Amino acid sequence: MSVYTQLTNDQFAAFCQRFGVSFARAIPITQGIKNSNWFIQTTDDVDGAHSYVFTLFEERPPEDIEKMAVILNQLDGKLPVAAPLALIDDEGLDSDKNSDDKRYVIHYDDKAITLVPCLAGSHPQQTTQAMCHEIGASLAVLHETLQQLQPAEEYGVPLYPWSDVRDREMQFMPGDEAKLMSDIWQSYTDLPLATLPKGLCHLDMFADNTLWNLSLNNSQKGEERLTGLLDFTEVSVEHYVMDIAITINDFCTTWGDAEQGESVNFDRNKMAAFLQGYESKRPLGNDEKRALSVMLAKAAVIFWLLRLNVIHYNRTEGRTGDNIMVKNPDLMKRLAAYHWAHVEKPQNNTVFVLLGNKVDNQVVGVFSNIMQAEQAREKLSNSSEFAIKEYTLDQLS
Ligand SMILES: Nc1ncnc2c1ncn2[C@@H]1O[C@H](COP(=O)(O)OP(=O)(O)OP(=O)(O)O)[C@@H](O)[C@H]1O
Ligand SMILES: N[C@@H](CCO)C(=O)O
Repeated sequence: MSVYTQLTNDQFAAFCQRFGVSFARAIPITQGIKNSNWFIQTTDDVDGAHSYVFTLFEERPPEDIEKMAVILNQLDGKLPVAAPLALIDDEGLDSDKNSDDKRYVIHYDDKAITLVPCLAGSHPQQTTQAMCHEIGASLAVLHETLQQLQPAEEYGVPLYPWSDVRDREMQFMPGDEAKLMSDIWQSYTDLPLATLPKGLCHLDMFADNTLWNLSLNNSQKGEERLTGLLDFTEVSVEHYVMDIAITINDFCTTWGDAEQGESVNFDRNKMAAFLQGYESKRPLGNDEKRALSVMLAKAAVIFWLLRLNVIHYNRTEGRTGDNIMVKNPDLMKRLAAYHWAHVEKPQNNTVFVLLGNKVDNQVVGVFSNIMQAEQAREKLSNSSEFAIKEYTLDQLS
């Protein structure tokens, strides 16, 4: 379980009071690795029920959590999210602020505290194709809905400097692992990143950040329904296809534990179901579809680094003990290797030539990979009149 900061019952009662909630009991939450979380029973709750979740954000500064509260309120009603309660007192409310400007965050020792409704449902141990379809559609709704918040950069938190973590961690890796990481990174950098659509993204939509009505009855009938999307602390402006890759990586993979040899089984049928769900709400562009295989590998690399980074910080900050949960970086490394094996690699001795069919096969351009050639063709107004042919260098000489 991850509870890094201890609070007394008196403190819980005083904080809850500021949200208009009458505190009875706090129960530490066992999942989660970033923040301290408790279920809150109120004096009105009966039979062990708990109405709220109390979170003390250990890493993100309070300004970031204020932005997250706006994002959650924007999504409320469109997706099953837990929007933070507004403070009922006006302590700290700037006198020049409009009275409609609600505040959702308590500042405690430079950390943020929120109180949100407790959503029903449970975390899936395994996913089905139907669930992948539903989470795909929900992610597309999230991308579309958050386009209303502009300029997007003002609502997202800064992206974590993963290249710094890469440089630190690569020094300690075996050569083959470091090569895998740098090859994937290079291939990502070679993508036409400037043209891929961007916007506010969740960036951590793992199955353990979602809740579902998974009663035996529902599961048997294939009627699992999404009841909660959680953990919006990473929302940032990113390429939508990166968010898609992050979500696919967890929802479409069966992760084996130590007894199962830490196997990593990626299911391409689940991925097809996910993409079908996503495209039912937001069709993907051709450039996004082409970028997906590299993005899947890059997304796995980011979570490989994220998990190494958690271990690094736990060590440097002396966080030890049974109440600290760490996820296995090696599983993400294996997934990165799997995806990398499926990425079409540019052949060093091959070029892709864009030819105008109607004008004596006139050469319009020569490209080192097919993605670049297809992109160039799409930019031509009469693109259907042009063909791409693959040649080895000796054929051209
Ligand atoms: N509104 C809610 N309703 C029900 N359960 C919740 C709610 N919010 C959080 N939880 C529970 O608390 C757990 C931890 O919450 P959360 O994922 O936000 O924490 P975290 O420390 O940021 O996690 P992680 O680092 O793993 O992403 C969730 O997995 C879920 O079980
Ligand atoms: N979803 C992350 C946890 C931190 O947000 C992981 O599986 O490593």
